[in-house]
Amino acid sequence: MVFGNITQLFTPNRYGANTQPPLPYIPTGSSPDVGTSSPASIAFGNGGSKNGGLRHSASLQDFSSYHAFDPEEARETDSSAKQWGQNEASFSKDKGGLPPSVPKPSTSRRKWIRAVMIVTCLFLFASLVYILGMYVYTNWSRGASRYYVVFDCGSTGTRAYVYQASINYKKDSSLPIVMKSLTEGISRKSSGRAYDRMETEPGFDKLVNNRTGLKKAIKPLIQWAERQIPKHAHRTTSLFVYATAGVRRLRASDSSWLLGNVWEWVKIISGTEEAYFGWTALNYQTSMLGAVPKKATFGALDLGGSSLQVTFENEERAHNETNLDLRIGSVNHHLSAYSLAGYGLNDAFERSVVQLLKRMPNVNNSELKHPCLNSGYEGQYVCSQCGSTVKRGKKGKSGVPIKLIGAPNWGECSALAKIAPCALPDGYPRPHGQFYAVSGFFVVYRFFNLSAEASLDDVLEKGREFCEKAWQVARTSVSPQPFIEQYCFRAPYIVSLLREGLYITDKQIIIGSGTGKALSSTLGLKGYETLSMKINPVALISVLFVSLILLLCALSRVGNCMPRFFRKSCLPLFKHNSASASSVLNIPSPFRLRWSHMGTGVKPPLSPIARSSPRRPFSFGSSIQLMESCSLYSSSSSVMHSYSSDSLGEMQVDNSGSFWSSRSQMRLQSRRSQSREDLSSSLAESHMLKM
Ligand SMILES: Nc1nc2c(ncn2[C@@H]2O[C@H](COP(=O)(O)OP(=O)(O)OP(=O)(O)O)[C@@H](O)[C@H]2O)c(=O)[nH]1
Ligand SMILES: [Ca+2]
Repeated sequence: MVFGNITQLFTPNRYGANTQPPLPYIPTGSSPDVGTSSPASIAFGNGGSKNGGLRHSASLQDFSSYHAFDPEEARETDSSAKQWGQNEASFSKDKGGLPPSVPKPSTSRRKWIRAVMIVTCLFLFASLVYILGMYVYTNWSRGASRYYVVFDCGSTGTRAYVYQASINYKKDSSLPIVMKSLTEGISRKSSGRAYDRMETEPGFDKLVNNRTGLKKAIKPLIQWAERQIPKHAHRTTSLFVYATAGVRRLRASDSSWLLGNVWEWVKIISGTEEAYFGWTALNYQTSMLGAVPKKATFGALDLGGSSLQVTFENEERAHNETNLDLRIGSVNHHLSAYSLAGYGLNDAFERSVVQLLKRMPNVNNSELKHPCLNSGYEGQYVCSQCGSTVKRGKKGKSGVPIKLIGAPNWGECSALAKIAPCALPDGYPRPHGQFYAVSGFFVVYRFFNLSAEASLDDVLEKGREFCEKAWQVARTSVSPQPFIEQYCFRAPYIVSLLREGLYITDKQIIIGSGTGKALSSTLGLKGYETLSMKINPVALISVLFVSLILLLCALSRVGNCMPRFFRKSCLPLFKHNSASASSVLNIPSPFRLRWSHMGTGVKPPLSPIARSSPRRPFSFGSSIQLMESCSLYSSSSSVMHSYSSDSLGEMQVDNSGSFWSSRSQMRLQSRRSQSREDLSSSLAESHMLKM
């Protein structure tokens, strides 16, 4: 219907191409002054009377029966009208010419407006079709999905990740699977937390022989994961529990207790597996994997609490212990992948404590001054690597309790940070190429509020400033978060680790959270996450449809050239409203749509491998939420315009024909196509007349 009307715009008028647009509406009981002629000879469509008289009751509903002025009919009625008397006027003889007082809208302007309207309609129609298609595709593909749950049991905590795997239909990718991270219900943690993820603390390695603690660590994660997955898919969902460095470094008896008490699925993955999972996850997130033609992948530097994973593409095959060849999609990758135990942030700090203890052999283990702790700091520290025989603390806690005292000295602290295991083991391939530095690197940059552009020297500068503060000041200078006291050490540590340990320069690294998004200015990061929100596609479609109708109404008031079909749909909106102009003009019609790409915002784990499938890693995707930012208002002046035309009709229709002096009515009628300002002044005039 809509498009029928639009094509009507292009079909020649039934009176021939050159006849003019329809005459303005002149209702019953009025004797408008058409020049000196009377309207008597104006013929109306089926609702009109053939005896030359105007219809006795015209209402806005009948507006639709109104049709273009027909000169042939006019001639007929004209001749019959002559029998009534001479004062009946008749239109000028020219066929179909508009009464002289009605200005002819410029045809080029009308053509432009029609073209704009058609393009707008086609665009909105195409958008509707696309959104509907996406909605159907998303729901359809959801039906063919498998779900996987991965527990990343790190040394500082256990995190749960839920993935929805579906077949990859994208033409430009050779990856067989698309993975989407499901993150519903993850409440944004305090600003001190670097990642919004489902996590319980402490890590498994602190829960050996502690069944209650282990249950507390796992149960909330299982319950959250169940809520992410549709009930029908629970029985086909696979759960993988991967423990990393924290558990790797445990004694065999302790790690087997954990394996026996958690799940038969629990698996302690090797450092190489942890490295390669992280690399795969990162390069999927950054769309480097499966691309055809092959894209250069990023190296991954994943700094944990206990270990550091280094993974990068390396055509040199020298060190076979760290070589890893894999095929993802249709692309082969030759990797060097290794994990350096004890290089993690927490373990490195612990090594600094061990180193200090070694320097002061006769100091009693109860107190130790540390040059990387702020002045005024005192705190209990459990050192698991300190004693030759590790003493059992309370509740199975292992380690030697030591009281650490802040004795800040930046030079000594920097030197100490260099000694913590920094150098690469012999024979290990030196990293080369571009790297994403994630996890611990990201957390340190974020702690010091550094942007991705910051250099390693900026990190040292921030670290020195932080170390010089008294503990009471330093502690409150950042939002509450774990390990605040260790960041004076962490700053020089990550710089030494990258420069002297891995021989990596500033230009080679991009600091990222690991979700594939580089660290941008924190504001941008926050703004980005808050913008992404879900919208119900049905709501979106109905909003789009309503905005289409209102847009056409607005255009119709502007162009006055809309097909009758649309005018009619606008008129009734105001037809019965005899209230004051203000209540009609305040019809609210703001529409807000937002456009944003929803990143997972959640640190992906070391990507899982499907146990049943060949050892091929899954990869991760993120979902695009369709929301566009525009605000669409029907302009009050256009409502003003349609209201006044309605009021014209209404005042005329409610038997106030006598009220209108014929001249003013025709003038107002004829001015319908003039500017709205004129019209509103005419409206004001007419009100005054009424008074
Ligand atoms: N301030 C702060 N530190 C964090 C946060 N998340 C992690 N960290 C620290 O960053 C370091 C690395 O954290 P993770 O990557 O989670 O370490 P992990 O996976 O538990 O350790 P591994 O078992 O070695 O992989 C740890 O020392 C944490 O203390 C956070 O949200 N805020
Ligand atoms: Ca980790």
